[in-house]
Amino acid sequence: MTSGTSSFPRFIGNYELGPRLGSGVSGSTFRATHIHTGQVVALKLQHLSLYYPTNSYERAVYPLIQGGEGMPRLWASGVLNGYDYLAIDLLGASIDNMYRSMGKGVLDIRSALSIAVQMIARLEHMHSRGVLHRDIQLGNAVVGLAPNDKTLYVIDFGFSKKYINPKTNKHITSRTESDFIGNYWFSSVNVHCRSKTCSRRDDLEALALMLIHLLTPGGLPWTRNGIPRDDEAHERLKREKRDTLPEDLCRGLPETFQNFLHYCRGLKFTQQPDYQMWIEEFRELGEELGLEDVTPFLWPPPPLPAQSAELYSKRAQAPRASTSEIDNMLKDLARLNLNGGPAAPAQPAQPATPAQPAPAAPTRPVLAEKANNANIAPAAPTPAPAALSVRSGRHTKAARLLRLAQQTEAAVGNPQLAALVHAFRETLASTGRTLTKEGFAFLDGLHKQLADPDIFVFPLRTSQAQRQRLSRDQPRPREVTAEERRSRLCQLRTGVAHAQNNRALAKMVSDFGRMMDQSTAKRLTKDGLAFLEGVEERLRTLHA
Ligand SMILES: Nc1ncnc2c1ncn2[C@@H]1O[C@H](COP(=O)(O)OP(=O)(O)OP(=O)(O)O)[C@@H](O)[C@H]1O
Repeated sequence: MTSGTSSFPRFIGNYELGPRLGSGVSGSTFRATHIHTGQVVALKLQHLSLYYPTNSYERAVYPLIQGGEGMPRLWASGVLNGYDYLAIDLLGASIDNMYRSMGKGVLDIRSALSIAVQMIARLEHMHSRGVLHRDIQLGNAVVGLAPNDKTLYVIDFGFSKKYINPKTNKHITSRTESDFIGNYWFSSVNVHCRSKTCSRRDDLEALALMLIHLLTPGGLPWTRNGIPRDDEAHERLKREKRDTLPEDLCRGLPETFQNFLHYCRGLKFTQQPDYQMWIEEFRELGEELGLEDVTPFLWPPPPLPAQSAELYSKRAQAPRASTSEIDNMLKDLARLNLNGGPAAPAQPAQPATPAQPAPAAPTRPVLAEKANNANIAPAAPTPAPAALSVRSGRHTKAARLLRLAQQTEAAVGNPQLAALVHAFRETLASTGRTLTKEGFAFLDGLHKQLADPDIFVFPLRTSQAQRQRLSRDQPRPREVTAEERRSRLCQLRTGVAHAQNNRALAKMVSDFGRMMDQSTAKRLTKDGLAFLEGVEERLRTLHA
């Protein structure tokens, strides 16, 4: 007996097959009902003759991840009538379906933030159980059915793998892989273009790329020609993925996305990502945009409040300013008459990141056909709408901060410094809380004034050139985790009210600046802003 619509049987054990929910390379998934209990499930079927029998892998993965939020429950599995079957929770539409149904070729920021927050949490759970997903993509993130319709679930563990060796209890080792396992669009540069072994960092990078794709009109550049049909097209795709700078990918988006991608790419093979820090970063970005808790996934997306849309375009970062643009800007500022004070030291413009090294020898993508779900119809590339207004917004922020830095160097007395700290907080609150290099220049000026205006103090921010030098000469300084940042900021914000003198305040400003320098997340949290408010208040009462 068959299910009517296909050559699949009508029954698998006690399950009666209903309509087909979807198909992939390795089989088909049906809505099915248990004939005794009436329970409705999703039944994933694979014929035993299949070339890629992923159900047998999934069967081994499900028990490891059970119990976490957004992890589908496995109700039954086995082999019957020549089919390998998995009976799992019936779930709703995938992000892919929803994104396509909008027909806009770009997702709203609230939905993207919600996906970020929930999917990072899903990966944290899987990784905490020693399992990598290895196929993060739009079709593998789905919403639950009511009452769980605000929760995102991860599906399709056919490529999943343990990264902790159960015998040695140690992290797997990195090597050059001969087969590519993953998907064309979102697999990380290291896995896809350099044939490196996948680890936790690569699941996160795939998520970062997926988010950037969703928010970019026309999608990621290498997705616009569709699935590569031959080796040459595949090599071209890999080259484009490898060579496109995060700055270019994230143009027109709030800086958090670029920072996240940089962070993922900066992780070491065995390093545990700071999941909570990034959940917090994306939640806070939502707050900054005036959105209420972005965690629940709401579909269809509620209309973005007008003020959020305006803030979004302000938060979106400008195209990278060229060296000459920055030089000119600094010269303009130097010409300004700022209480007759000296000009702030000009920060050299950041050189463009050098091109990545040549790719590893091309390998045949044995399982890359699984990327079918990632075959998003190419949309006409349209320029990011925010780009122009953003350019001036970003320069306004940079110019305002640099001006404040100059005024701080020229300030006389604590009341003036208090007013400048106030203006600094206000500027960050209205133009974006990310501490840019101009923000660090302000902290340098403040630190110097509080310590001793006549002595030289080292800049709080490590420049790109210093970073490169340091990484050649000595091991990278350890990242400050979200937890450490929270507890140190807590100490600073409570301690600031008791600072005995300007030198004590200088020490706190320096601690604060150095900690921000060592955090990948450069956006000031509420605690960070509260600390600055504390500095301002203390300066009003403290006589230098
Ligand atoms: N639990 C579920 N509830 C509802 N629909 C589901 C469920 N699991 C899978 N589907 C649907 O079936 C499709 C295929 O499922 P899945 O991705 O698990 O199979 P696959 O053969 O591994 O696919 P692919 O080759 O595309 O990775 C999904 O895109 C989705 O539309």
